[in-house]
Amino acid sequence: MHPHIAALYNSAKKPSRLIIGLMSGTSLDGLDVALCKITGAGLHTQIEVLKFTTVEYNDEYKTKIKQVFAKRECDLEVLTLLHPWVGKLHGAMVNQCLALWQVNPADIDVIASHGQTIYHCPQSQHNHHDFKNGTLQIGDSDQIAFTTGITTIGDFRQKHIAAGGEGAPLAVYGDYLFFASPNENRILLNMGGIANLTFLPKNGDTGAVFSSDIGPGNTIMDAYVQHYFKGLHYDEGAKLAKAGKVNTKLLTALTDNAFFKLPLPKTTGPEVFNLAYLREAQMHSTTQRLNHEDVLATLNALSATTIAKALNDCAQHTQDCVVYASGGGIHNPLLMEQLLMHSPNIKAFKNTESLGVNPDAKEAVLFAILANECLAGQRQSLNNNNQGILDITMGKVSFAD
Ligand SMILES: Nc1ncnc2c1ncn2[C@@H]1O[C@H](COP(=O)(O)OP(=O)(O)OP(=O)(O)O)[C@@H](O)[C@H]1O
Ligand SMILES: CC(=O)N[C@H]1[C@@H]2OC[C@@H](O2)[C@@H](O)[C@@H]1O[C@H](C)C(=O)O
Repeated sequence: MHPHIAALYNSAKKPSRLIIGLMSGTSLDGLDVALCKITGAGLHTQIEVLKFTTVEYNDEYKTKIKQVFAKRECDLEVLTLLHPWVGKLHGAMVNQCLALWQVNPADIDVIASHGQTIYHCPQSQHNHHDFKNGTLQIGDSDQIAFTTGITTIGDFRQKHIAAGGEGAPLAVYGDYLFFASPNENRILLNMGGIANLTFLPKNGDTGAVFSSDIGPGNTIMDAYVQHYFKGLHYDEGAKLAKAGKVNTKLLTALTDNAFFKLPLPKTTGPEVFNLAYLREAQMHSTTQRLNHEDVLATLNALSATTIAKALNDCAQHTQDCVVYASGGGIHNPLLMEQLLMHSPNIKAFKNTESLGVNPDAKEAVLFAILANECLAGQRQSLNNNNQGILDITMGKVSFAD
């Protein structure tokens, strides 16, 4: 047997594994690195997040990625070069974290790498009738494995695409295995660049579990701030949005988008929710002359009202639904305030900290869970194929040499 296969086999047999989850989201703020001790697998999964940090991206990374990010046309040479470059950088960032945490790389079973989404392209969003769904994450796992010396499992979304899904949201798998409760109806809400949710009924009815993207979380607000306020990455503390007034004409025009009319489950990205979409809505509503603060207040309201609608729709047939939020949006006080105001069907708002997972680490932890399932899972089926929750094992294995 090849020693790498033997090592993987031994990892799979262990009662618990050390897995580093890596997530680089659509916000391009940094690489989330979560060192997790995962015990068991399937519905018996237990997780201890031993260390977590976000290694911030410098301007060079952001500028390089933005050359191709969510762009219908780009320089293929640049894209080809970015794939190994991002992988090597992510590997170096893991090495940096391990050194800082004084953790021996030899003690890590595997790294679980999401990669950097460059383009997301479900059928509902493209006009190529001869193609189905597609999604592209770069940051080659071979580079991460080679740079760190640690076996790396990556490219999780492609199996979902191969099985007929949209490649997202994948959070539902980890949400179900780790956050479902027999005593409480739960909605796991993540507000990153794009917002998504997972509904977990307490009755254990896996057929009722579902997950979907909702629409913009922070992505358009971030794009707007980065474009008009040089040097700023986002509207910290919603200071700018709080100084503005919501413009209802613009809000209505923004809400009048085909994505919001699609039935659940559905997925999207900054390919749709970007400054071009905002400009078009401003043209339709003749609100081109609004000041920046009013635009940001309106974008904030767009995220809050569309997320609240999705939560209310989800909870309307269910008693006592509790929302557990995560992602950078929870740090936006105006978004949270508006969300609460518009969500009458929700019994309580908490964040995933109360379930033992740092809300900023949640997505990185979810990919660690997927890698754990790839290694040691027992094919825990949700039997819910019609909701895009496919019965598959995700992840591709890259060895260190
Ligand atoms: N203090 C704060 N005030 C306002 N907004 C904040 C604050 N902290 C974080 N955010 C928002 O959260 C964003 C980062 O969120 P997060 O890291 O969850 O996104 P992501 O993982 O990249 O996205 P996705 O889940 O869509 O891939 C920031 O770009 C910003 O918009
Ligand atoms: C293609 C892609 O990267 N999608 C992300 C993005 O960020 C949030 C939302 O859009 C979600 O669908 C997904 O990530 C999470 C981790 C998921 O798959 O569940």
